[in-house]
Amino acid sequence: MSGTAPFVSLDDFEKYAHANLDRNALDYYKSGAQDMLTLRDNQHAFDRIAIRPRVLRDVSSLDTTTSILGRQISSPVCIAPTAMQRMAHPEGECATARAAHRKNTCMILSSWSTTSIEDTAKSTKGMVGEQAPKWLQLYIYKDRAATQRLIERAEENGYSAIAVTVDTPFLGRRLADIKNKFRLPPHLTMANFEDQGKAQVGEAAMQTASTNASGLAAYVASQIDPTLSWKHIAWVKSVAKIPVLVKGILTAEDARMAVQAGVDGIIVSNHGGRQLDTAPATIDVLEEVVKAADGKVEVYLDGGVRRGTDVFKALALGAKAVFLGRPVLWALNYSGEQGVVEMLDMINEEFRLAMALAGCVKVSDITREYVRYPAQPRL
Ligand SMILES: Cc1cc2nc3c(=O)[nH]c(=O)nc-3n(C[C@H](O)[C@H](O)[C@H](O)COP(=O)(O)O)c2cc1C
Ligand SMILES: CCCCC(=O)C(=O)O
Repeated sequence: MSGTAPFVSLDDFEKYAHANLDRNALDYYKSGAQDMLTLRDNQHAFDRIAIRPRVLRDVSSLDTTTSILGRQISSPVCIAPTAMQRMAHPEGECATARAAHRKNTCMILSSWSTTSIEDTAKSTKGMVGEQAPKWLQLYIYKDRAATQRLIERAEENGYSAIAVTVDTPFLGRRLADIKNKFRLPPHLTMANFEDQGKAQVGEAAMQTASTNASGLAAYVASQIDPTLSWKHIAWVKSVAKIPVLVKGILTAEDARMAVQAGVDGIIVSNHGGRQLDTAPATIDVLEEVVKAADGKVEVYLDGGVRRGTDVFKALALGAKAVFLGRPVLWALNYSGEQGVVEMLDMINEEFRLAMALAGCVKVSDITREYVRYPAQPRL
């Protein structure tokens, strides 16, 4: 750690980035939709759950390894897709990918990344050890051929799953981005779409935003297909040779439909509180989704995970793994690849300690009896 006092929690990475990023990027990264109630509740909901520790269990030897979609990873803490990482650090998505590789954990690349699918894949070639799993997050674009091409490019470049984001037929209303008229800085591009020309998808498209919208909201409205429905999931399944997950499920009803649609996994997510404000905190709906999935597919969670005890609680309520969004951006901004490694080390160390103090020596020991969960979740 550099600086005066050492970083002691993920909050310290956030504080660093808050002091260091410019307003356009900081507001985009940190904001939730509207009054940001869901954003806040994602974290607070973890605080309402107590861990029921068991003692006298010989916790001298701990094992945090687990698997997702059959691939072994070193811990159940993975990296969620966040767009435009080069605003946080010049090496952006490449730094994140290398950090994920070093920690042998899964990284999901946003399809709206500032580094292409190919360059992100290349950035971990030649690194020691087996390739850590990379998944591609997919939006379904109006341009179906371009969407299909993204899937093919992911497959050609060794990505092992596609996570289709299903909670964004339109962009949530993020007030600060509207005020700032958010736009991608001119030296960056939406790297997966460069062949389509900047005018359509890059900074120029954002500049055309009306005064009532952030550049991003206008951009999303121009690119994303709002007719999105379950038949599009069937279409993705029909063209993809690798597993397909849905990201953005919050109810038992939709979890059952996802299983019926034949998906390979479900990510319980409210998009980090950035889409529908007053949607429930993800940890509050995890259990109903897990029950509805009925062991047929793996269920993961993102949203508000900031501490090792949060990871423990999500696993106790049935998540196979959790994904971090904003903490990765803060850590990137702090010091690129090394920052992300340090941030992951910190939460993994906290998770190990939570396991030890709760009396669990391996991930599969963490079961429902280890948490006391309040009957009535509230916003
Ligand atoms: C700045 C930012 C950009 C994001 N970009 C994407 C994206 O491109 N695709 C996507 O599916 N989700 C995106 N998300 C949502 C994350 O994948 C994830 O659901 C969320 O950040 C998890 O919450 P957390 O930030 O509290 O960890 C983004 C989130 C943030 C904060
Ligand atoms: C055009 C990027 C949208 C990315 C996104 O998902 C978000 O900002 O939450």
